[in-house]
Amino acid sequence: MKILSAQQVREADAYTIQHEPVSSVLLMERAASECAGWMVHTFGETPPPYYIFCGMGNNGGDGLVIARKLQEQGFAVQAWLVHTSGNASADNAANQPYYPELRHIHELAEFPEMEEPGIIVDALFGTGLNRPVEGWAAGVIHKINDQRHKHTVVSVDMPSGMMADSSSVQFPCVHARYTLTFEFYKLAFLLPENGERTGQVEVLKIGIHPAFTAQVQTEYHLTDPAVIHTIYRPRNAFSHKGTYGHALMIAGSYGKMGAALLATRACLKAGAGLVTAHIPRCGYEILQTAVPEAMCNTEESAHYSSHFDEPFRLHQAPDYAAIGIGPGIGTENATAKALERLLLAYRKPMVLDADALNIVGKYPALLAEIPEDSILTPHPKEFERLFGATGDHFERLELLTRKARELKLYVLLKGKYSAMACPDGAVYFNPTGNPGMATAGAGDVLTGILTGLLSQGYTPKAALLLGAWLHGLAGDLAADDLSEEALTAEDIVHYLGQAYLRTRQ
Ligand SMILES: NC(=O)C1=CN([C@@H]2O[C@H](COP(=O)(O)OP(=O)(O)OC[C@H]3O[C@@H](n4cnc5c(N)ncnc54)[C@H](O)[C@@H]3O)[C@@H](O)[C@H]2O)[C@@H](O)CC1
Ligand SMILES: [K+]
Repeated sequence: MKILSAQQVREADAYTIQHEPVSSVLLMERAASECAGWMVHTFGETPPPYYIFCGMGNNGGDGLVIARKLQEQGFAVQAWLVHTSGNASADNAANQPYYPELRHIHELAEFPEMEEPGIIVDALFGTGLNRPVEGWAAGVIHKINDQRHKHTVVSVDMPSGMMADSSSVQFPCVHARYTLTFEFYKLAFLLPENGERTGQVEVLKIGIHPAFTAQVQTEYHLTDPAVIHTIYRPRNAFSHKGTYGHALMIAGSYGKMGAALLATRACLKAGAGLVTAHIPRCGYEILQTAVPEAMCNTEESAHYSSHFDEPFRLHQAPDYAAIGIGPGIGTENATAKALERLLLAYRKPMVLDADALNIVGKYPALLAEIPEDSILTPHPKEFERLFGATGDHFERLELLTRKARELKLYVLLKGKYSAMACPDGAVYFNPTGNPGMATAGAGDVLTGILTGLLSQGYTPKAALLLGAWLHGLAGDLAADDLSEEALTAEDIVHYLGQAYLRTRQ
């Protein structure tokens, strides 16, 4: 799914109005009908009262139509026009006469008491907001927020006060329980700084012209089943284990062998034909016992350090279809040197995570040595160590996009919607996953999955998008059965099979 800017959303509306054709007031009617329908479906036939706050623009116009639609169906509705600016937009003004009970708020003192717990519909500002809300209009937002534990707050299109394409984390903004947005996600909804403000986001279709959606160019995308379907490749009936590559997983150190187990298991479960785990000698029995399907390379040191010292092994490096490195390897100097030797020896895309990234953060010159099209999977702290701190999450996204482009790497920044920046400047957000996955080892599992997919011949971009999707989906399926709290990284590996079955459907 494409993610459009506020300007592109306006163009989408205008294109639909011109080419369907449909009047703008009718498009508003459609948008508001979808909202009212969603509310009736969600809150039922005997809901508490609706308290609807309308601004002066078209977002307020949506609110007016929602009020009329709900009242026509016999629900208890009170609606207010909040006079934050002089003139109402044309479609807002056109709808006012059709809701005669409309009340008016000209100053904060007129904000109503709402005794009975109900549903607050926030239709103050949408995509037309072009500066922070100030003065008494900001007071209205604060009043709504003060009451959000008593009432259910539903924002229309956007939580009022939020900017669609830039940071508004410092600005007054409605904290919604639900946000009913039209046709496309807004970029702002996908960044953690707004997570508390949007609540659950529902995308309602309002009939934007498909020709516009097909041709509009955007750098931001949300991965969805349709995208994943084009990536996933069923296995060939005549294949053998050599078809799916030999993956090398460099992971673990004394006290951190669990990371090696998780990554190696996930790599196998993701479908690699053969997997060799490269681990310190102290983990040999553990790994061979816990993951009998994997082969084992060991070295005497308690950390990864000597692997490519011997010319024989150095020559072997390019034979691996994919290499994943990082989980639990530590950041010893010897390990950093070994990583450097690996980067010089192996010139195909690989997966770097965890301590491999921390080492690169410590020795930034290594960044230039990472093979083109490799995949880096930092969590926010690792990202900061690699590329520096930023003021807000929009700046961080901009930095992520720039670095992926400059370094010709794929960079997955972990989070609720992990952001995956590609060397061509595109950014994909992954929607699967849940807070239960914020647990030790979940990242090691992702490294294993990505390496396993690369090993099978998926392109780095395909491996990244499909890997993030499967990882999150496996976590979701596990949480459905086990709860988010009890979810552990091993469960994610365990549910990978179910995630594949869902993806294949
Ligand atoms: N035909 C269309 O274009 C459609 C628009 N729709 C709705 O229209 C919304 C966009 O409407 P508008 O472009 O009229 O804008 P909004 O309704 O988002 O509000 C902007 C209004 O507030 C003013 N304003 C902006 N920043 C302000 C601030 N900080 N303090 C006080 N006033 C401020 C603007 O001058 C404008 O009058 C969408 O979010 C959506 O809800 C939907 O009805 C779908 C169809
Ligand atoms: K709103």
